[in-house]
Amino acid sequence: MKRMVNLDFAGSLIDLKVLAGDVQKVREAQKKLYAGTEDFTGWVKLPFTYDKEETKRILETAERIRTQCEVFIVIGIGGSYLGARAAISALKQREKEKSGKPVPEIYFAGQNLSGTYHRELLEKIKDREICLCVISKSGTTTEPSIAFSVLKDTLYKKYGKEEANKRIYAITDAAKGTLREEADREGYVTFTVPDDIGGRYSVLTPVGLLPIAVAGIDILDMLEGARVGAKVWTAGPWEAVPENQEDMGSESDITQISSPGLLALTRVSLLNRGKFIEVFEYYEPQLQYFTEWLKQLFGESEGKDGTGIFPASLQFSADLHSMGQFLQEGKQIFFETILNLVHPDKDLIVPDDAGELLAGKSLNAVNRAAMEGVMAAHAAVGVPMIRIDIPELSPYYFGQMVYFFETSCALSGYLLEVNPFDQPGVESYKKEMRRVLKGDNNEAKR
Ligand SMILES: O=P(O)(O)OC[C@H]1O[C@](O)(CO)[C@@H](O)[C@@H]1O
Repeated sequence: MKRMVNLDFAGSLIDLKVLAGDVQKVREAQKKLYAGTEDFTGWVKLPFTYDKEETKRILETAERIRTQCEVFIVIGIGGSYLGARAAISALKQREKEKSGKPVPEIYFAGQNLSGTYHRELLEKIKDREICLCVISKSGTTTEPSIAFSVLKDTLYKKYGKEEANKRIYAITDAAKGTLREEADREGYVTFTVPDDIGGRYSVLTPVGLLPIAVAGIDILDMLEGARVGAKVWTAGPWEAVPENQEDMGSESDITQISSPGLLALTRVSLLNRGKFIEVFEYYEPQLQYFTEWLKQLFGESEGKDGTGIFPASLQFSADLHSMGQFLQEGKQIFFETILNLVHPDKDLIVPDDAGELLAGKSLNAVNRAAMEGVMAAHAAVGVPMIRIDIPELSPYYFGQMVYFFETSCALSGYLLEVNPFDQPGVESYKKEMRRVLKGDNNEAKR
């Protein structure tokens, strides 16, 4: 078996033996999650149960889109955007170089309300062959709805309505919402967001898989990485009672908790010790959007009922030259979760004129020295650190990481006694925005 994404708690300052008293709580959380019967836990079994026919249709559609356009615009926000963006920015270039296949340029829209952003996008794409992929589970979210109407209008003007409709792909609810109604009426090619999977847990459904496949990234390998993760960590595919529930040995035996469960337990105990902020740190810029995805996953899942860990992200070594100061000497209300890519894809040798200390070294070795140096400096002032080793940045490990963090996040939600699958707080700003917009309309009428 290939190596797994691995956790190193050596710098967490939490003695795992001390957590032994909480083993039972994690067991209960695991039991609840792995049963797969709670609302919105469809993603737990997905790596085993996904619809093979639908995946085939995703691959065929992606192939067709690649021949149809030079520019593929993915419209969505939050969970209908970040997973695809994370995978595409981490893997597109690598997979393109491996396969040698041409893939369209991929742009994202509807993830903000900026007139400048969207006007500049229209300018960039105006003379290109375009396809759109609009993704919205509800079909009513303001940001993607506006971007879709703007871009659809561009397509109508460029191709006429009939041809434009053949270039629009929609991923939405099976039955409800205005996007579903429109897609059925206009005959767009559609895929469905499963009912039992919420936005931030939906990367491995058509929501993420179609755009990721268009980018030429191997989605079958991605699903396989998730499947192996699910098998090892949650004892799927649930043919028998998961081993974590039945063969757990002593009730305080910490070694019987899966790695996602251990991470959940460690994070929650850090929170209980006043570490309110988790800083996700990475040394490979390709991981930037993966940490954006993590921020939504943890922020929306845990941040409710007056609790939760505030997720932040920093890119090193760039941010060492700004936020590095705070981490070293600022108020100690945070812990660090380091995403350590063990084997980066490429490297180069530092030329001779870089000076004795650096000349002839591989750049990756210098990057590793930066990580080790930062960890030593932060350990010296008592910052808790958790290191997550990712063997390589491939579709397989991307799938495994997605599954790993989704599982860990759901478990920590249960440990914090919140519902990790809802996000009622997000509605408040929408209500206020509608109120402001109504005021604007009245103003305009006057
Ligand atoms: O897919 P939809 O319905 O457009 O929702 C997009 C995003 O909006 C939210 O509902 C709230 O921001 C997120 O949870 C979700 O990922």
